[in-house]
Amino acid sequence: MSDPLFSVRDVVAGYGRAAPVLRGLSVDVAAGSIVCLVGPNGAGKSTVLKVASGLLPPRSGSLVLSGEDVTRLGPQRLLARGVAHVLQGHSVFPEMTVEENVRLGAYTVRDSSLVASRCARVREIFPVVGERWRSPAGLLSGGQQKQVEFARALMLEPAVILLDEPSMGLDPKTTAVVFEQIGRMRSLGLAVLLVEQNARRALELADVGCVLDLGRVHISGPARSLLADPKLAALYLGGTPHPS
Ligand SMILES: Nc1ncnc2c1ncn2[C@@H]1O[C@H](COP(=O)(O)OP(=O)(O)OP(=O)(O)O)[C@@H](O)[C@H]1O
Repeated sequence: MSDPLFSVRDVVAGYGRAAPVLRGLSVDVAAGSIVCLVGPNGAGKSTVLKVASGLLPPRSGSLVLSGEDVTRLGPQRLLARGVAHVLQGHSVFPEMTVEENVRLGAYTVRDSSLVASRCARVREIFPVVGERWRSPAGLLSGGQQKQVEFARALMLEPAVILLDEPSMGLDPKTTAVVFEQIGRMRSLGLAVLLVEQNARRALELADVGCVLDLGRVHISGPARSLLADPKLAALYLGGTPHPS
């Protein structure tokens, strides 16, 4: 992989006084690439994203962004420095319009012409967001709402985007559209760290796959190699590899 833009290094993290969920976990993400975390339920995939966005301070280990230690910045400053987190489930405000939801992503930006140009940009990246701009967000389908969340996350022009189960609750056709948009974010140069239950499809999209086990990255490598590994397929991907 080319030099990582963002790294989670040797992180030990957990909740309250309980035993740590992550026990020395490391993962690197390069600009313009997608790294996918897979693993059984409860393995700690969402916890990695919470640490990466600053929501959960690690007990030890570090976060490095563009060569700089950003471990103790906390979620607001990490966001301002370019690390955006799209949480699991739906987070649009249903009574507000799509435009209002998207603009919330830039509430810290005071320059209204800059906000306007970013709105124009995300409407172009996510055409459905542009088409439904004045509709109450609650009227949109699940896949369309997910794209509103992506658009909102891009309003601060992040360098890194953390995506937690973006296909949750979506049918296969809608999932394909959402995955296409994740590919679009990669082509815009973002470093994408993706957690997906739909591990096989996510690995088909990703450049690198990491299998989590016992709070560490158990296996990592080119996503295609993981997909082709029959043992991994049986353990984590629900069956034997598809013939190519
Ligand atoms: N807020 C919390 N407080 C206490 N324990 C938590 C909290 N969030 C997660 N955990 C625990 O941390 C462990 C890892 O959870 P996490 O959500 O990171 O796993 P995951 O791999 O994303 O799983 P899933 O695929 O089920 O979402 C689990 O045992 C879970 O119960």
